[in-house]
Amino acid sequence: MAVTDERVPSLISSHVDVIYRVYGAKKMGTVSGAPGNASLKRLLKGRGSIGGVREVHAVKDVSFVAYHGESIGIVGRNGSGKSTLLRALAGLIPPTNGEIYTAGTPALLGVNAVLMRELSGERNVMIGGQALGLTPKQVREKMDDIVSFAGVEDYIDLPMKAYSSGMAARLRFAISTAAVPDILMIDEALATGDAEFQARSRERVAEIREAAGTVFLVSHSDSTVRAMCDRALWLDKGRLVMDGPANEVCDAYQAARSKTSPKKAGAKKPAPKAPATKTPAGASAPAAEKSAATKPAPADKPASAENPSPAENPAPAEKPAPDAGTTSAEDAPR
Ligand SMILES: Nc1ncnc2c1ncn2[C@@H]1O[C@H](COP(=O)(O)OP(=O)(O)OP(=O)(O)O)[C@@H](O)[C@H]1O
Repeated sequence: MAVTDERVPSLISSHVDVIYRVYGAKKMGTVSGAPGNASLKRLLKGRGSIGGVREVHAVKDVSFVAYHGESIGIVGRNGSGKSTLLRALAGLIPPTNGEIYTAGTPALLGVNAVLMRELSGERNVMIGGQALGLTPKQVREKMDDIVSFAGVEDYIDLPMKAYSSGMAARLRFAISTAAVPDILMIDEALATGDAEFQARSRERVAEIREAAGTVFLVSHSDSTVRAMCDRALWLDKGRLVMDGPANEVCDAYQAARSKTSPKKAGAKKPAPKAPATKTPAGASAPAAEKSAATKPAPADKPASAENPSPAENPAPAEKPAPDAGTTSAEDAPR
């Protein structure tokens, strides 16, 4: 088949699974009861383990291709695997199965991103900027922009522990976007900040996209995803159930939510279109596949990028849990 898709892939996720192993997940006895004490004694004597191993299958067989210039929202219920997927895409968690290829360096901006509380805002800008690959000189040149974007001019010499959570979030956003990363990953960070800051954040995200970067945005806010993303991925129990234009995916997700929980979803929309028939998961992969085939993935891992599509590389059957059982993302403990 002729290759017609001229878009350039920036990230390929091919059959990605992430399984967390939680140690000591089995209850070994009560606090005061004999079984618990016996277990602890055995553990001290080096003759026992602290319990079973429970597996949480947080992301299941997720395949898609992202392109330069796209802004992709990731939506789904609590515990559906959004943050885990984002962290895997950012290279912070190795996938248990599958492959992730990126053309560029991802920068993850999360609400939990660590800035050093004891250090001043300025020191954190220096450290964060260099962590993103800027030289100290480049960070110093950008310092004024970063500080004024975050609106923390009066606090920049104070330790970060003196910042409100909103101020810290704004500074984190300003640092993370100062380097105009190839791939920017944002986890809920835009939920903080006032309307004016959110508007500026949107402009900054638009700039990154215009510079042909790719933006991923995990958000519980439907309106944020609709406003900032042209495409969305909907995860449910770790699986990609829909991949398509942001408005369509958000409509289907909201409709599904209002079906299961009308009050929470607060949606007054008509009955949903079935997502699977509308835009099935991985629907973008064939097109992406063509592109990926013509535009080689990063040099270090060329082979597998040739076959990122579920269609050509069917997902392996769900693996049974080897020991204490695999928990799906939905029924896992939070
Ligand atoms: N470090 C971890 N160890 C074990 N299980 C984890 C860990 N982090 C997440 N999980 C589990 O993985 C599943 C997916 O969690 P994740 O945080 O990725 O979902 P999410 O969609 O981002 O949720 P939320 O919307 O509530 O932030 C959940 O069942 C969660 O309990």
